[in-house]
Amino acid sequence: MGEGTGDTGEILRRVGGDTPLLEVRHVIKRFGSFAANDDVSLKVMPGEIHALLGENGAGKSTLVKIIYGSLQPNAGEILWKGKPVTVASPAEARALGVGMVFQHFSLFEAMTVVENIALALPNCKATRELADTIARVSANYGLPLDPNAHIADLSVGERQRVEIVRCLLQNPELIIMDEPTSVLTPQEADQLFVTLRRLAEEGCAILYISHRLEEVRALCHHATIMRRAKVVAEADPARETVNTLAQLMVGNEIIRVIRDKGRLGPEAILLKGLTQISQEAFGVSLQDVNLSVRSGEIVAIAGIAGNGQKELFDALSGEEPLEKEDMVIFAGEAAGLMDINQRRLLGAAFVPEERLGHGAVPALKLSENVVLTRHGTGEGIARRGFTRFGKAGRIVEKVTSLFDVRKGVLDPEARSLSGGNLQKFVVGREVERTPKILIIAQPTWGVDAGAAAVIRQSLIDLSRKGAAILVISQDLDEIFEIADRIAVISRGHLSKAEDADTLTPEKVGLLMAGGAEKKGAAAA
Ligand SMILES: Nc1ncnc2c1ncn2[C@@H]1O[C@H](COP(=O)(O)OP(=O)(O)OP(=O)(O)O)[C@@H](O)[C@H]1O
Repeated sequence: MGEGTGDTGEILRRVGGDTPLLEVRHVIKRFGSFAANDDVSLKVMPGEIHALLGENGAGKSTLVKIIYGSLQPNAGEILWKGKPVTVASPAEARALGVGMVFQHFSLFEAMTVVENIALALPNCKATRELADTIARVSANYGLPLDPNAHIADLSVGERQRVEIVRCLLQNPELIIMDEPTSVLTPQEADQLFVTLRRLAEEGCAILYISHRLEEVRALCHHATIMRRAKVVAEADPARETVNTLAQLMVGNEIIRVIRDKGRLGPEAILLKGLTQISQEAFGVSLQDVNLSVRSGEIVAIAGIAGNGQKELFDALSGEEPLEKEDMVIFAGEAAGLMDINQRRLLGAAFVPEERLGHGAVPALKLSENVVLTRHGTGEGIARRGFTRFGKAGRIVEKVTSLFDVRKGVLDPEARSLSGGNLQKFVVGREVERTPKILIIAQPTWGVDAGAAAVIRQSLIDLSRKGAAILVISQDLDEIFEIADRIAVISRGHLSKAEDADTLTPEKVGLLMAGGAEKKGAAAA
């Protein structure tokens, strides 16, 4: 049990208050006729780390957006330090003392870290002084950042650090965190917990959304659990087990992922001396990457964010053309100079880590997103110059039912899905094609425990049907649950893929961390 675990009474005595810092009373939020929050009430005490739990689409993000002023409720009340308030905008929320770290990043890609942070602070310019403050605060909280780096050159994990540091610089009394650890390594997450416990001891409250129930048990003092837009339970996470918490969330048992041995077929993915010098100022160059994945197996690439995962995905998906065509061979064909559609024609499918924007176009309907990825792949979506939207709609229905994608209307815009439901849709859309080759980054990022098990099982089943699957993931639990072999990427170098049964999470974690130390030393 973590050192921050204790009962709420003790926290109250420590920070000396009995009025909730935040109270939400009977909030209702509708989108059209669909209620995303239905009579939701919640209290957060000063200095309390309060978990907000619930399956994908339960209404957690909607609720925190209301608290942060980016959505307005249809009914209900918000009290701040006992007084009713109207939070008309995020600026008003920040003025009250509410900060937020988003699940979907809200940073401007073409700007630097310091420029982005300056934008969020009232009357602030991107000065050298601010850059120094960012460097100091980020180092102090164990979230190292280069203030002058461009956001576009940062990995997802590093972008999240920017969001967290930006929030800390606003001196908030309540920080809302929407799945902050989903892109962090175990070591980074541990460091974040130290930070959060320190903030809580100083009296800052944290409203913490996470699907990682083990960390909720270790970190959080109290939990409010939502299901289908309503609050269904409250709990002291330390007194629950991961299973009882999961059952409160989803209302039934979680499936167990079963990994039997697959029958190996021919080599389907071959990387031969894959070298790609990054043109980005803070990019990572891929250095002589060699790997082979056979039909029927799952190979996972573990690594700390920012060690070449993005560059490797881009090289495999055709986003970045390579120097030589035989650096990437798919199903026996040299694919290094092909674009993404030509690679799809060889039977390959791709799921990038950024599902909104990269994996799906936010303003397009789900069926239109299906058309985009299948147009020109010879799967019958386009015929004689006509697009068959009816067929795309049927694919949406099938994926929705197989992967339990929860949505308010039949064919919504991608951006209206909850984060986890969009992830289920993007993964399901590609798995449904039964590709021969699947390259997938962070398959269960932001997905609840039940859905994560469904996605992981679907990957195992796909590989056992003969697909070669390359998973890029930071989640060691996930890697050990599904991978047959594991390699570690560090500063653009890939280690030899070893049999998962001969490795332990500690050993892989050390390989990952060793790379990070070298990276830090090189940067220093
Ligand atoms: N702008 C919108 N228009 C229509 N429906 C929406 C909109 N925003 C959210 N919803 C719907 O409201 C429901 C709740 O979504 P919300 O994002 O609050 O869930 P969540 O609990 O945060 O899920 P996750 O864990 O997947 O992030 C979902 O079914 C979602 O499709």
